[in-house]
Amino acid sequence: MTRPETMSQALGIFGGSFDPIHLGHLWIAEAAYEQLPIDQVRWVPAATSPLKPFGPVASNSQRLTMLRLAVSGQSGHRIETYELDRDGVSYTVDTLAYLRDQFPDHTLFFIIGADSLASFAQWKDPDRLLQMCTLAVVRRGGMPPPSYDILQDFASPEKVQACREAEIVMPQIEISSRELRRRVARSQSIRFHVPHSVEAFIRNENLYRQD
Ligand SMILES: Nc1ncnc2c1ncn2[C@@H]1O[C@H](COP(=O)(O)OP(=O)(O)OP(=O)(O)O)[C@@H](O)[C@H]1O
Ligand SMILES: O=C(O)c1ccc[n+]([C@@H]2O[C@H](COP(=O)([O-])O)[C@@H](O)[C@H]2O)c1
Repeated sequence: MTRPETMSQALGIFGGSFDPIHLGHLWIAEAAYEQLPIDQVRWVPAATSPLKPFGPVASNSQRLTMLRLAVSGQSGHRIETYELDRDGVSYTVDTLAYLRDQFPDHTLFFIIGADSLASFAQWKDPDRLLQMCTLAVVRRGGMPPPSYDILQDFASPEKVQACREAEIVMPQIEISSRELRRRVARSQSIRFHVPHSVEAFIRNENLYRQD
């Protein structure tokens, strides 16, 4: 689909560990692309997510390769390596400041699952973060519906309302990277949970196995 030239300029930013990328992530990004007034989804793999201090299992380069296998060449989707290039702990507020400088005329939406929203009070500089973006939240299987009240301490009622209105609606997909890593470790199949190319990469690299 060609998007109208007159559409306001806006970016969807989808951060995550992607250890590995799975079909839940892909559904979320595509639903965001369809439902938000954005011209692109920027996938931002984290080096180390702040609330996952032990870091990812797969290396930066392996997670980037899996992302590329899954989304490279797909219209409307781009991978942003800013956090991997900086390495260390990836704070979203820093990434948003960088992207705001790169795209000063764009509105920024930061895409997260309901579990990430539930931890939002522990994020770095939540008030500054909400000055730079609107959160677009997606419900997560096994989690209660998103509770936006958590944002009230950090943003105006108008911004909280904008986040509510940006909620991404899609069927709940109960897949998590953690469960996929467990399945691989137990030699169970993940073939319908990730794209074939990603499944093959995990197998060839011996990723997530315990032996
Ligand atoms: N199945 C899903 N439904 C809704 N949101 C999801 C789903 N999977 C991931 N997300 C959201 O996508 C973002 C990136 O997720 P991440 O890469 O950490 O994957 P994950 O499956 O949550 O990983 P892990 O199981 O290792 O914690 C987070 O905001 C997370 O809440
Ligand atoms: O900036 C923070 O303090 C912060 C705290 C927790 C998570 N995040 C970001 O939220 C995204 C999803 O995180 P995760 O842990 O589910 O991979 C990812 O981009 C993280 O960098 C960011």
